[in-house]
Amino acid sequence: MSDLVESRADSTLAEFTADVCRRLASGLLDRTGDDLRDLVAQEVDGLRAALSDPSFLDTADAPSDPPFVSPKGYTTINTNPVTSRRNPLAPLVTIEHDGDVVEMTTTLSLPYQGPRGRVHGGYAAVLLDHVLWHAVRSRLDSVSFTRSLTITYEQALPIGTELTMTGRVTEIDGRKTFAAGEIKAGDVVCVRGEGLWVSPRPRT
Ligand SMILES: CCCCCCCC/C=C\CCCCCCCC(=O)SCCNC(=O)CCNC(=O)[C@H](O)C(C)(C)COP(=O)(O)OP(=O)(O)OC[C@H]1O[C@@H](n2cnc3c(N)ncnc32)[C@H](O)[C@@H]1OP(=O)(O)O
Repeated sequence: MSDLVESRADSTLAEFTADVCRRLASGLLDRTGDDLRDLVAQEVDGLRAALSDPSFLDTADAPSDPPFVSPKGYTTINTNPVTSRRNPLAPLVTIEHDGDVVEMTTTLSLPYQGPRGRVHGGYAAVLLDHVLWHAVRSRLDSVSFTRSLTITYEQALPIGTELTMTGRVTEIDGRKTFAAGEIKAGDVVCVRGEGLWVSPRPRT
């Protein structure tokens, strides 16, 4: 990462706005009538205050995803739908590398619900794809793309409970990298995933 392309205050405002969108997205699904109106009014007031008085956000955390100019000279915004704090579709996640193992945590709210109380299976696959991609990326110099991903749903994956995703590389064979991992709720393995990541053929 090199030069930033907007002020810290503007990046903070953008991430605050994304947080507002996340709270509204949840509120729209678990509130009705006056409760929903109260939430909307509160969030709109917060946005107005943040826009009119920049000191309103002085105590906010440092922005985690400020746009930057890449080494190749492009203005870059992290658009990632799992990790970007600036993308309201992304839940808030932590990612840590511990040797060859990548661990990611998050708690999913109602916008990610499939069956009542359970995470939508497709979103569980998104989380595993992402954590496994990080495990693969940490072992390679080159970019790689998910070629296949097999998901096994063993137990219900709960909404509103902290989830831990882990991923590790199991084999590297030329352009092919195999990885496997799981999602746990507490000590219970709820979802397993394994897949293949392939680096594009070098240009000849
Ligand atoms: C400074 C750097 C900082 C980095 C960090 C920045 C932070 C940014 C954060 C985040 C960024 C992104 C986060 C992403 C996260 C999730 C990843 C995704 O969502 S990826 C998108 C979805 N996937 C695609 O769009 C791929 C679509 N597919 C393709 O483009 C091609 O298929 C491609 C390039 C992957 C491979 O194509 P081919 O034509 O080169 O090769 P083929 O025919 O597929 O086969 C390759 C080998 O694999 C075997 N193979 C294929 N399928 C297999 C299978 N199911 N099992 C076993 N082998 C298989 C084949 O037999 C072949 O093997 P033999 O080379 O002959 O030995």
